[in-house]
Amino acid sequence: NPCDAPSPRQTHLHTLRALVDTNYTSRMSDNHASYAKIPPDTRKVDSSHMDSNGPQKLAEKDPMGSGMSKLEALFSHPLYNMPTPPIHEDDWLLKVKHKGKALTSAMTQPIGTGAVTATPPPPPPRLRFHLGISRWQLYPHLDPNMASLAQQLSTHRIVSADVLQKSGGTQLKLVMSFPNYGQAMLKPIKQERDEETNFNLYYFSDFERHNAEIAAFHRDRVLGYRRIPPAVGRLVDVVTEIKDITTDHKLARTFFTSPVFLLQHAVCGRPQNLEASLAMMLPDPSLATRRTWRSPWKCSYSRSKLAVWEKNPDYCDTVKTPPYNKGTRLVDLIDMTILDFLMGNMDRHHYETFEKFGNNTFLLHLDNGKAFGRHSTDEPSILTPLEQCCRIRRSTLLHLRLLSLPQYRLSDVMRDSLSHDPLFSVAPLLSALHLSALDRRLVTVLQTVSCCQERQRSRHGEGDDVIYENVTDYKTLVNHVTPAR
Ligand SMILES: Nc1ncnc2c1ncn2[C@@H]1O[C@H](COP(=O)(O)OP(=O)(O)OP(=O)(O)O)[C@@H](O)[C@H]1O
Ligand SMILES: [Mn+2]
Repeated sequence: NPCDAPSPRQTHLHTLRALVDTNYTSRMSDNHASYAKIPPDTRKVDSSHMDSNGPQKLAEKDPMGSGMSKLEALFSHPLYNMPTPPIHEDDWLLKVKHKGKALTSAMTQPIGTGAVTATPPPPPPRLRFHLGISRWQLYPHLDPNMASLAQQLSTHRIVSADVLQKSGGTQLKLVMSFPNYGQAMLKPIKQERDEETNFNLYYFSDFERHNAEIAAFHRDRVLGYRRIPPAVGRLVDVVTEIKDITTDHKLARTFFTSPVFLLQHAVCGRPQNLEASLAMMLPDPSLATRRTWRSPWKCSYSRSKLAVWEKNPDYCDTVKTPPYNKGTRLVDLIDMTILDFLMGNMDRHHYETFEKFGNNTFLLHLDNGKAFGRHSTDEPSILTPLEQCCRIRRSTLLHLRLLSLPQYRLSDVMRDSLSHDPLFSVAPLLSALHLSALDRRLVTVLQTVSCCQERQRSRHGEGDDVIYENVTDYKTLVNHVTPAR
């Protein structure tokens, strides 16, 4: 280009980066009010909570009395709004090239017209999501883009449906494409909300549940992790939105008109509308390679053999070799363990990271379909990494304690959060029994941490080795997060 003007795309991308900058979130206009419809005056950190006005101050505050839902109150708590350091260029997953001068209106003016071109159209939510992925999280807290993204996933026209090509995958998954090139992974309904996974079924033969994928996304966000791609529910027309548009002949051939109302194991549209989860696809691996890691506490996936960690109580010591002996990898894994225990997910055989960030990055929690299978029992083995390593991030512990307080009760904020999903109008995504199981399991996690601290205290009179300190001014925060009783 003789004028060396930046291509419109480059400048556009530069503007996009500004849009996904975390600071931008708090400046977003209200018409982009996010999922939780946070009132503008509560979005910013309420610094009055930060000074130590006595331990009970926040606990006494009645979020309902202030007109906020429990979820809104939770998300405006200082713990969720701690200042974060600026994100360096290398800490973004996707690089935005910007060279040369900014685009001026004269450059963008169409030749031959006197009209001044309007500012470029807002970037599609999918692109904003991808550009907002950083070394530390998939999206920022209170990201206004989440609402637009959910809206697109649940309403945009589906232009193609293809079977996810992956060797070894156990159950039907479709990659749905939208007109703006966005893609989502579809998992169909397999089990009614109230049904419990059969006790005679081995965990590895369990179904994947569409509502588990959706609830896991909400669960992860409520915990303040933001490591699960956004997933929403949608009623999909199996004929017009899958059968008629797929170019996959094998998939098309699997359609049949059922002679009975419901066939066991078939994926059924009843009669035509299929409940499904649509999870936003991460950037294509050609743009952002991912690394897959085997979980050191992987289940044996055998009916007769025990895994090594089940036989050796000191197993954690053997795990503390690279990458688990440095940085945050071990506490990241324990964060994942806690998430999985709360939702009863035994199927965490692997996790992934973005290769670009090396070992110093968050863990992606993909594939949550086998969570929320049982509400009447808990699966203690899922907590083994926490029990054996006795290590937890300070921030995670503070979040868990907050969620155990009546005014932010985990089950209540989850119910609130899930009521924003489009499938809520069909039926609540999690039954009351699954919601109350979350509260019960949260108590177990907090007890496990207390036991660890007591054990360590009895050994060397301290007990602080349990906490991985990542909150510098936690002493002011902790006043407002009274321990669960
Ligand atoms: N949102 C996403 N974006 C991009 N890729 C994804 C996403 N979710 C899952 N994947 C990829 O697709 C693969 C298959 O998905 P998933 O693990 O849900 O299938 P699965 O059949 O349950 O696999 P398995 O039987 O091995 O547990 C994952 O390993 C992951 O690499
Ligand atoms: Mn799976």
